[in-house]
Amino acid sequence: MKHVTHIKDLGPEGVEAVLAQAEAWKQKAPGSLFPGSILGMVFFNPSLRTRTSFEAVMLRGGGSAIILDVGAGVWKLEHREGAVMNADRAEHLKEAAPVLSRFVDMLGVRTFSQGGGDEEDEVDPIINAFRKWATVPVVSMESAREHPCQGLADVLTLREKFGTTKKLPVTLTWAPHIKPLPKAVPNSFLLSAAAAGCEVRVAHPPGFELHPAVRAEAEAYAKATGGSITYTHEQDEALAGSRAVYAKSWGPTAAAAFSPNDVTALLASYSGWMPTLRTMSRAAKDAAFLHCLPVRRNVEVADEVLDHPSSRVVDEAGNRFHVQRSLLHWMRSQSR
Ligand SMILES: NCCC[C@H](NC(=O)CCC(=O)O)C(=O)O
Ligand SMILES: NC(=O)OP(=O)(O)O
Repeated sequence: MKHVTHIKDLGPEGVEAVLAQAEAWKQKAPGSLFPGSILGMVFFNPSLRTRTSFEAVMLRGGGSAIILDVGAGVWKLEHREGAVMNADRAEHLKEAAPVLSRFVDMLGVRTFSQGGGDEEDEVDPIINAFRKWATVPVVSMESAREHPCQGLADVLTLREKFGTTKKLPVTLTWAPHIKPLPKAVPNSFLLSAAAAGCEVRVAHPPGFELHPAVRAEAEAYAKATGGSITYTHEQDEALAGSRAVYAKSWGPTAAAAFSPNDVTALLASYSGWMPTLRTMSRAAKDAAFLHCLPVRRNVEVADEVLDHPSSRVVDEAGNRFHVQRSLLHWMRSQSR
């Protein structure tokens, strides 16, 4: 049984296989890939793209999807072993995951960071509880540590524009927000771009470092694929010569050390990091702009960037369908 909840479940070879199949099927659609199969989708957090793209993959492949919103028509779920369940969580994943596995062929799970800090996100407790107790393959729809399907769609988008991602200079830049957001998306872009051999430059203000374990993993992929990774606190330095600018907001490294008011003030103090056309002018002439969406216009990214022809954000979201169709098929082939 093959779970894919983190890029390490694929490795650079798996990333390559899934992307190659996604590209091929984008050119020539396959026949019915999932006839009679059911994907169960468990959402602890909201979604527009992930929800519709996974369901579309199943419906267009001749299968179907059952969507559960935890806490909205479905019992709130406990994942901690040994928990005394005397609060609002009525059901434990020890039962819920194997029970759901009786009804569906695969399980997708979306569960953001619980806000317990980067160390807890590293452990990724909820998605790993599904891995432990489900008896069907589990696919991540974004968890605390990673959003692998987003990373795959990001790389496919780069590949389509530039032909290859080998040694492609790309900048992952931190962007401002009104609240501290999870690090799953920046982690996944870093890991996927490194696994695809990109020259990744990461720019963020001091205090927004990504977890050392994520950085070490990305470094290992870059080493294996001929890519490279550099980190800077100067956005302009990263942008010079970049062929793509990937903007994403994320919270401070030691989020737990700040009061909510302090975090808001800290985020506001870096409003100059919002990408504008001036930001894009520092990158290569043909640079593409990427963002996972949803994006808060004129807080995280200026209208003039999102509305500019260089913006690939809608194509990037559209590629979620293509990488997920390929990924679910790959997982099934690995499980047999
Ligand atoms: N799945 C894509 C991004 C999801 C999430 N964004 C958000 O929660 C945005 C919420 C807001 O803007 O209020 C994140 O950053 O990981
Ligand atoms: N990018 C992404 O995962 O979007 P949703 O949160 O809308 O699914």
